[in-house]
Amino acid sequence: MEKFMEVGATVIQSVRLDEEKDALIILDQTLLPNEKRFLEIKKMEDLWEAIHSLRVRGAPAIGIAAGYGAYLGIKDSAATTFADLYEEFKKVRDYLGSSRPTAVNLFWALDRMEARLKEEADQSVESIKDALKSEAEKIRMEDEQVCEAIGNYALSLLEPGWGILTHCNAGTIATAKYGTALAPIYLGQAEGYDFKVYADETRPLLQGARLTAWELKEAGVDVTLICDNMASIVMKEGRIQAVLVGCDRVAANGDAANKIGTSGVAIMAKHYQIPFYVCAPLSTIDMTCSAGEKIHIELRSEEEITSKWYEKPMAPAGVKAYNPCFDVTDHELITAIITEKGIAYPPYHESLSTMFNK
Ligand SMILES: CSC[C@@H](O)[C@@H](O)C(=O)COP(=O)(O)O
Repeated sequence: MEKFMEVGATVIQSVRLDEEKDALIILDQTLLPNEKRFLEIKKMEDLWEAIHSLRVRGAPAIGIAAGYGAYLGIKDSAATTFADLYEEFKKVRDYLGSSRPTAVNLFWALDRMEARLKEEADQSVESIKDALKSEAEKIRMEDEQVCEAIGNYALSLLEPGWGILTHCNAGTIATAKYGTALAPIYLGQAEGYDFKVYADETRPLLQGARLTAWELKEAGVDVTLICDNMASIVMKEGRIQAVLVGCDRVAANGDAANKIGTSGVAIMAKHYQIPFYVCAPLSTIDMTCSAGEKIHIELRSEEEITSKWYEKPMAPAGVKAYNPCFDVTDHELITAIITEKGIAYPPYHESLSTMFNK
């Protein structure tokens, strides 16, 4: 943790519970890099909207928000029995679970909250509520340790001075701290690794330009922004020695869903013989999903392609647009999947299963 502070990184909690205000405090990531504004969220409708609109985003941060949301959703319940409280919890669970479909952390966190609620079935309603609050806090605190462990494993694969390409934002604001794909960058910086990071802008919502470039620059990391279609040239020019990305759901065979454009980067990395690493907490690995084609890919509004972020529309009025938010990188393109329990190599079904038993 100190290492992270030493490098001057933006130690910013993108999601936290404010007990005095009885609210979830969320950094509105849609306003970055121009404005650092925190939202106070008390109503489930507002949390649903914040997840859906990507005010809070990135698989682990969505999971953390959902954990707190499950608590806030029942905190003021007038239920006097476990059964009544559970009925209310199920409504909150289903509602929050409908906010985005791809990142499995959302469902993982809600399932974990539900399991805790059931464990406490013979306790009073008030102590069940307390237990849910502490479970949500545990999810957030564990994520910090998980990200640090991923960062250390990933760092063991990298050499000082390397050029690293990343896509979307899998950094500190997408998690409790450190990020997944950006964790080795921060940890390496403290050790003098002097990485040169290339951040794909990541159309259409520009998480690479708005968020990754912002948080790395704030931390004093050498970061260069490129358009998505420049990844090939920087690889060909020998500027990239490794690709590091996060993910939203990894299937049991190692296929990994991440922000749209990731699979194209993996195809290019294979062409240029550059290692392609996916950083994945176990909470993002879905062993119940056998292969990538089973992963639900979120479709978002056409307006995100045609006009969002621009003063004037960037496309003719009424043109059709297709806006899948994620794509699936075939496991054959992935050099290794880096988890908090170690580095998984192909065949992934076997190596990922081992991670769960450590
Ligand atoms: C550690 S975050 C990993 C992924 O969630 C991230 O790479 C990503 O694809 C996020 O998509 P987003 O649509 O911004 O939530």
